Amino acid sequence: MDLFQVYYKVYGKDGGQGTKRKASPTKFSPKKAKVSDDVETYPSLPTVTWDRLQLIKEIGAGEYGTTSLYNLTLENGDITEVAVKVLHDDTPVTCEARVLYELAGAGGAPLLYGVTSDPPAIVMEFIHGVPLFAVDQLEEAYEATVDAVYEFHAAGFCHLDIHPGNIIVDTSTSPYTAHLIDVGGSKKIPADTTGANDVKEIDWTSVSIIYDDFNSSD
Ligand SMILES: Nc1ncnc2c1ncn2[C@@H]1O[C@H](COP(=O)(O)OP(=O)(O)OP(=O)(O)O)[C@@H](O)[C@H]1O
Repeated sequence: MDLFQVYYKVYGKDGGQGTKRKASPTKFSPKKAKVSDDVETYPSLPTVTWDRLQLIKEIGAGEYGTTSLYNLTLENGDITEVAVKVLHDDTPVTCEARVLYELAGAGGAPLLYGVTSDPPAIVMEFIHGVPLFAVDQLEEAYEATVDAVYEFHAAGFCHLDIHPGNIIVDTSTSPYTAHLIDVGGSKKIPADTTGANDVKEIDWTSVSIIYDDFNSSD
């Protein structure tokens, strides 16, 4: 029995209750980071203005957007590192931002500080760690990933784009902590049991493929 099957057996197909883990230790809650409310553009989402953001460096560009490391000046004058994702082609940032807002750190997802306008971008917690494929202790990283997926589901969302590049592992904690990032394709889990199981199954299939890939590359 491999690790994935062990978790499947222990927690069951529908997932355990999944205790919501605290997101990365940070003294700033998203509420505290709120800078202003632009209720017309982004109802109920916190907003951040560009004058409070200072570019440090670009981190990487993906299919849907470019993510960079910035310093964000908070209302109290403190400065914190954030990841800022500008989506390509004027894709609205509100869907991904809303998922982050509702997850509130579940599954290790980055906390949302807010959204900007002109240009629109998502300002979120910068996750310190390494991509899953760069971790030494793979078994421990898998366990952390499985825990993160259970938490994500318990918060009412399925990720739907789980692959090694979307899992950042914080190896400074014991055991490791996995963070699921890139929630642009995530969806709310349907209320009916069959629909819920179907979408969760998509995530678990991705997790098992990752597990098999790494085992076969040994
Ligand atoms: N909150 C974050 N904290 C730290 N690094 C992040 C964060 N969000 C994204 N990154 C990193 O930024 C880089 C780009 O990520 P991004 O999500 O923009 O695109 P991608 O995952 O490469 O591709 P795609 O958007 O096509 O799925 C990746 O290396 C990713 O690990």
